[in-house]
Amino acid sequence: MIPVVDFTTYGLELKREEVDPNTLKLLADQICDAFKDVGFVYLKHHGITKSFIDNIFSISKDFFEKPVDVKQRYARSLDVTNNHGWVALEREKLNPERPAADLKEAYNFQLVDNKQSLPLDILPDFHSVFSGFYMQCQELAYRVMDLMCMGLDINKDYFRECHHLIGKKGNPTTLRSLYYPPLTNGVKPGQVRCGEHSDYGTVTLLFQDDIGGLEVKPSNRDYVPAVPIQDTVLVNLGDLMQRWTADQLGATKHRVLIPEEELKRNQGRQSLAFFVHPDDHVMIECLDKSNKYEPISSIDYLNMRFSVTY
Ligand SMILES: O=C(O)CCC(=O)C(=O)O
Ligand SMILES: [Fe+2]
Repeated sequence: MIPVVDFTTYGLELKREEVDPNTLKLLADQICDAFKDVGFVYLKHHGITKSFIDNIFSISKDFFEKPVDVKQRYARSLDVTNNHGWVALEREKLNPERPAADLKEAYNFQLVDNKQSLPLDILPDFHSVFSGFYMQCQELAYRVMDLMCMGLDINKDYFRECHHLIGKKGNPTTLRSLYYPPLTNGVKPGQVRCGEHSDYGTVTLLFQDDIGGLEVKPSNRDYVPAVPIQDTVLVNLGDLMQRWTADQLGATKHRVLIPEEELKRNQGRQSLAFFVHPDDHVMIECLDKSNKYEPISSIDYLNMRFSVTY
C-alpha cells in the first residue's frame, strides 16, 4: 500500500556534488507519485547512520523513564510559540474530537534557543546525540525536497531556498522524540496513543521502533497500517505543502491506536519525527498561481495550528 522506494542514488553516503542530477528523475517521480497517491513513502538506503538512530532512541528512553518531577524541569513552556522541551503525558490531543487526550509524551528539540530545556545535568550526551541526528535529518529533508522540485517541475533549488534557515533562528523545524508508555494504568474510553491528524509543515521524516500501531488514511480509503520496516524512514507531507501545491500533493491523516495484543500494550513504543517547516517569513502562495488558498506566512500558519493543539 505505502510504497517502499530505494533512495540509494541520492543517499547521504553520496556527496551532493558527485551526484548526476540526470540520474535522479526516476527517484523524483517515484516520490512524487507516492505523495499524490497515499501521501506517505518509505525510503530505504537513505544513508542516515544506524548508530545515530540507535543512540537517539536509547538516550530518549533514558530520559522518558525518569520520574515526572525530574522531566518537569525540562518542560515545554506554556507560551505556544516556544516549541522546546518535554511535553507531558495527556498534554496534547491531536484529534480535538476525541474525548480524551493522547497517551504519549514527547521531547521537542530545536538546534537553537534550547539551553533552558536541555537535561544535560542528568544526560550529558543529550545535546550531541540530538543535534547530530537533527543535522542528518536536515540533509535528508533537503534531498527529498530537491526531488520534489524535480517531480513538480519547479526551480530545482526553490524549496532549499525557502528552508535555508533550518537549524537556525528564523526556522521552526523541530525534531520530536515520542514515547508511548506501557499501558499498565488503563485507557479511557475513546483514548488513543496519537489522535487522527495530518502534520502541519512541509515534510516529516518518521522513524519508528518495531512495536507498530501507526495507521494512515489514504483518501477515499480506510486506515491502513504503516508497519515498521527495518532501516527505513517514512516520509509524509504536511498541510502546508498541500496548501502550497494547491492540493496537487496531499497531506494524509494518520494516527497511532492502542495495540490489541496484551503483550504489546504492556510495552512502550518509541518514534522520532523530524517536522520540516519553511523559514518564518516565507510567504506560502499557491505554486500554480491559482490562488486557491490565500497567501500566509509560514510562521503565522504554524502558530495558528499550535493554538488549536495546546
Ligand atoms: O509515533 C508515530 O508513529 C506518529 C507520530 C505522529 O504522527 C506525530 O507526532 O505527528
Ligand atoms: Fe503526525
